[in-house]
Amino acid sequence: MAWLQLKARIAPDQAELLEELLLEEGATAITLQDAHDDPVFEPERGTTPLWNETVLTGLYDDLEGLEGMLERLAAAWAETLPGEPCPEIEHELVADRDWEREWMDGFQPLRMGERLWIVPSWHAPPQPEAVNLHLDPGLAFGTGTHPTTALCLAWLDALATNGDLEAKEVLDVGTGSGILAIAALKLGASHASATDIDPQALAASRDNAERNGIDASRFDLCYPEQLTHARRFPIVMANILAGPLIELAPIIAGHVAAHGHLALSGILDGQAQDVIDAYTDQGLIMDPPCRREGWVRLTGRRAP
Ligand SMILES: C[S@@+](CC[C@H](N)C(=O)[O-])C[C@H]1O[C@@H](n2cnc3c(N)ncnc32)[C@H](O)[C@@H]1O
Repeated sequence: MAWLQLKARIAPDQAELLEELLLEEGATAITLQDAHDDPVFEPERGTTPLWNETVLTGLYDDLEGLEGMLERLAAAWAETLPGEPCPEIEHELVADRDWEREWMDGFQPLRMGERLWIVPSWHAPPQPEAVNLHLDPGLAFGTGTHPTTALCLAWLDALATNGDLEAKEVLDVGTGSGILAIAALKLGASHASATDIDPQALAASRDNAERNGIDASRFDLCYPEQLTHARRFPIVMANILAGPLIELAPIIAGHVAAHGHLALSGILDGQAQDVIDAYTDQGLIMDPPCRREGWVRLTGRRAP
C-alpha cells in the first residue's frame, strides 16, 4: 500500500495550527521533527526544550484528493491567520514500510567501556560472556546511544573495574529506561534505588529489570518525592538537564554519603561551571568535566 505524504517546514509556534488542519483533512499519522537536529535545550533555565524550525508531516491513505485538500488547507489557514502566508506544503507518494522494524534496526548492540554491552531486547548478545544489559526503552529515554547516557555508563564501568561498585547501593535520579541503575546492578552493585517524574519511565524500568533477571528486592523505583531525603548512598548519578541539576543540588548532593561518588550528566559544555559551583557549595569535591559531542559529565566525591 502507498501513502500520500504532505510535508511543511514551519515555525514551532504555528505547528499546532497546521497539525490541526492536517488532522481535519483526515491524516492517519502526524509527525513533528526538529528541522535541523539542533534543539535549544533550555532556552532559559528550567524551561522546556524547543527547536527553531519544525518539519511537520501528515500521512494519508486517500491518494486521490490532493488538489482539493491543498485548497481547503490554504483557505482554512487564511481564515485563522489572516495576512500570515500559508506555509509551502510539499507532497509525495511514499511506499508502505514497517516503521517499527526500521527503528529497531537502527538500535544495535553497543559496547560501553571494558565489560558492558547494551543489547536491544530483540538481539542476541555479540559477546555472551560480557556483562550484557538487555534493553527495550519503550517510550522512556535511555538506549545508551545518547552521549549523556554513554558518559555515565563509561563512568560506571570504570568504577566497577576499580572495585568501587562492588556490593554498593546506588541511587539513579531520572532513571528513564532504567539503563544506569540496571547497568550498576549488573556490574556488581548490591541494590539500586531509582526515581523518575514520568510514570512511563518507571514502568519501562521495571520491565527492563525483569528482562535482565534483576530480583525485585534489589531494585526500588519511585517518584522523587517518595524517596526519603535523609537516605545516603555511596554511589549517586543523575542524568537530567543542568537546570534541574542546579535546582535539586541540595537534595541530590544530600543523598551522597561520606566518601561517596557522584556523577551528573545532561549538561551542555557552557553550563558546566554553574553546575560545578552548585555542587561545590553543597560540600562536594568536583573533578574537571569529561566531554563528549558538546555534552559534559561531571563527577565528584564527598569528603569524609
Ligand atoms: C535524559 S533522561 C535520562 C535517562 C537515563 N537515566 C539515561 O541516562 O539515559 C532524564 C530522565 O529524567 C527524568 N526527570 C526529569 N526531571 C526529573 C526530576 N526532577 N526528578 C526525577 N526525574 C526527572 C525524565 O523524566 C527522564 O526520564
